[in-house]
Amino acid sequence: MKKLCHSIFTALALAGLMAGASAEDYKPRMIRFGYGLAEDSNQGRAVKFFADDLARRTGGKLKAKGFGGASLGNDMQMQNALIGGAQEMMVGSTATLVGIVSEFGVFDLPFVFRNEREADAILDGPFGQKLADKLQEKGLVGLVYWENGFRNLTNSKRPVSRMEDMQGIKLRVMQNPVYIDMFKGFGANAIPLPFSELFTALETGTVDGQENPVTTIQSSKFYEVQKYLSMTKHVYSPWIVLASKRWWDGLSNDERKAIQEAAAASRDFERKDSRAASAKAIDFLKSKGMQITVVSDKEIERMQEASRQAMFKFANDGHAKLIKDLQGDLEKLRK
Ligand SMILES: O=C(O)C(=O)C[C@H](O)[C@H](O)CO
Repeated sequence: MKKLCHSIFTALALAGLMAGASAEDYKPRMIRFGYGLAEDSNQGRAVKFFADDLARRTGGKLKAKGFGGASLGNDMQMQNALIGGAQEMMVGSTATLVGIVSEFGVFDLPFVFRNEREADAILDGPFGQKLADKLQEKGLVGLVYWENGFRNLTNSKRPVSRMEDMQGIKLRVMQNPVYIDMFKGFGANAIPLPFSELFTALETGTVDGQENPVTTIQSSKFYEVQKYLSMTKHVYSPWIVLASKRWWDGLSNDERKAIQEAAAASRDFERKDSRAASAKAIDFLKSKGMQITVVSDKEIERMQEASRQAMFKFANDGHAKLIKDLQGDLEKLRK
């Protein structure tokens, strides 16, 4: 008797739960979620986490499918697909958004963030939100920021411990004026290229080097075509999870709420996963034969000095107040 009551009670509870999930206004939807890195990367793992979390929240109604390796196009192509409503979601670099919202270039300025804690506070705070909100009028919805990480320099020519060692190195940079100015300021020959073309460009020698976080150097197998890694940590790079505004405006409030909650959960997962992977990556890259150079604090100071030109240019391009606001928020954090 007791057993029968228990199973009736459980069934009722389950029905209640299902009724709960189905009470919400979720329609069966397929979400194409594009990204540029490999499936086995911090980006790919977080997209899978998001998809599983969203399915759980919506009783399997909202199904997100990850498309990695730039299979839906490079970051800029995917941004345009979202704006046109031909794709629902993506994650990509804020650096490739400067053609749409130039203010995002502030996150590309060198040596701004001292650590991940500062980056999280600024990105998840009013400053990061203010920039994300500017995407709405451009047809994009900025949901959350994930961590790409602190960028370091690799090349196939020589160890780089001083700026002078960059002389004449054909260095691939993102399609972004701050990066072009910064590396020209360091003495390198900066060549902007989409990420999706980078491995081949390194393999064929079209470029000699590139700069990315150690997690990307590992997941994109750059160690197969690059011998030297210099720990410059010259920029903290965020990723941003985006949705198509055209698609977003057609969703119910419940669906938007579920996607925002899954996005927030995926952010926390991604940062934790990314930092764990980053801590292990250097030993992995060493084991793959890469020669690691730790750049001295004195040299980092010289690089900071040399990159002021890029900062001034960005300020003169109408962003002086934006830089001041960011520096103000950082000072508050450092008190
Ligand atoms: O292009 C780079 O170097 C990047 O850091 C870009 C990102 O990783 C990009 O999102 C990959 O598509």
